[in-house]
Amino acid sequence: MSIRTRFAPSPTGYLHVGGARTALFSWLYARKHGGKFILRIEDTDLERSSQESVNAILEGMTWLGLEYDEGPFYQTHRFDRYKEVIQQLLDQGDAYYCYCSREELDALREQQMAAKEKPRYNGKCRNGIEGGGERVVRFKNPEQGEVVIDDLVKGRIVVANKELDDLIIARSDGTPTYNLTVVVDDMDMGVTHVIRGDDHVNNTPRQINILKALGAQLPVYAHVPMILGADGARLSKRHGAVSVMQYRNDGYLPEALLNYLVRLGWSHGDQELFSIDEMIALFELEKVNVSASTFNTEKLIWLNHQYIMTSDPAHVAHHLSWHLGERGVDPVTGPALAEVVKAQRERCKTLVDMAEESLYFYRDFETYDEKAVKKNFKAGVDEILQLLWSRFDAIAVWEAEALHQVVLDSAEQMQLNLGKVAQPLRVAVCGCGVSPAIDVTLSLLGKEKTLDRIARAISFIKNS
Ligand SMILES: Nc1ncnc2c1ncn2[C@@H]1O[C@H](COP(=O)(O)OP(=O)(O)OP(=O)(O)O)[C@@H](O)[C@H]1O
Repeated sequence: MSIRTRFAPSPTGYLHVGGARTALFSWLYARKHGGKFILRIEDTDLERSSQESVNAILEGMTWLGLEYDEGPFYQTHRFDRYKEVIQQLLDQGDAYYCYCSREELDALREQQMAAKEKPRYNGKCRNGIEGGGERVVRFKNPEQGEVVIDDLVKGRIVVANKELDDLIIARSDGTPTYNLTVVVDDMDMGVTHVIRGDDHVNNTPRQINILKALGAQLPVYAHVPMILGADGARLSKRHGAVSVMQYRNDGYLPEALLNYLVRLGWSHGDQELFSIDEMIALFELEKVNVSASTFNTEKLIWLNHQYIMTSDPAHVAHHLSWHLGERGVDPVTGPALAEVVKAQRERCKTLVDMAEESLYFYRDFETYDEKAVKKNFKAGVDEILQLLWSRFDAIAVWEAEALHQVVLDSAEQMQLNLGKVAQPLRVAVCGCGVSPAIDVTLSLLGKEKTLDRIARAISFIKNS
């Protein structure tokens, strides 16, 4: 059997980390088994759905690299098919028209609540009452027996049919309801494994009964736990969730976020770092936690730093270039980005830090950092800088080793310790007191920018 999984978000906002992790599990399962991963947009809530949200979800999935093999399929394009299935259920006696009015149903509910009973439809129209006025279609849920779900994450779940009432599958205007559309889609799309958040677990017995009535092959279910916000409530678009794209904006690599997400609900021994290929090879739904987890930014930052340090610098550079672009910098105007990544990766935990702290390689800074000036641009420092300028000017091959030697020789000549020379030089060329090793910084900056900036610092000191 070829495995087919799906991710089925409602386009009522962006993709957040809760949805993204559920999508990741579904994607990993399909990839691991050489199956297909389907994207289905559940856009039947016309008031809350928007094309903008669809685009935001697609953008999030693309950035994370969760590429889908089929879709996106839109439920709003499938209304004829849902109507057809509703009619089929009516024709075969597995559904019926219900004429009960809202007032009648409200009264029933109140009665049941007063009697401390679980509110449920009493099946009044189940046996074919002819009525007038508005009518909905209800599914005729079996009254006997039970539904058994062997959930790959939660284990066996058994629900007695008498606990389930006859749910509405078509509203009075004929539009299908959520459980009906999901069932028809999972059936038509040949979904073999429904991997979704456990906020849907209560829908599952009802969906199974409809699938059985339609004679469909039942999928395997895996209800994965929720990701909670700091307040302990489930992250949702309507409640505190941050868009996946915000993590890009905040300087995370997509694979670091994926690694964080996969570990948030799943483990493989005590391994923390997983390449995408390892995730695919090792992922097992049976090892997914049952309990919910809370997002922890500190661990994500740690992981991000690991990825920044160990990934191919060219790959990190590709993502860094987006951040520089956001800051109005075109990386072709300076040193090769991959070399900047190599120089900065030990120090920078996010690409935002790396971009901010690499701007001076690409454009002249407007002001010096005040504290750095106070500490390093004292009277007489212009002479040190002047000496450095002359020595650098004389260098024919601009490379780190020779530059390092110049700084050493100058310190010796001025009878100063190295820091007293290197640090003013750093402030002169970077505008601040922090950068990679000074020889690496200068070699990346190039001769022209180095000399210009030293000259500029000399006049700044003289004029202060
Ligand atoms: N906090 C969460 N943790 C894990 N999975 C989640 C979370 N929120 C949603 N999901 C799962 O993501 C998938 C898509 O969900 P959906 O688009 O309905 O997101 P949502 O944030 O719950 O939306 P809404 O704000 O409309 O409730 C579903 O399988 C759902 O169970």
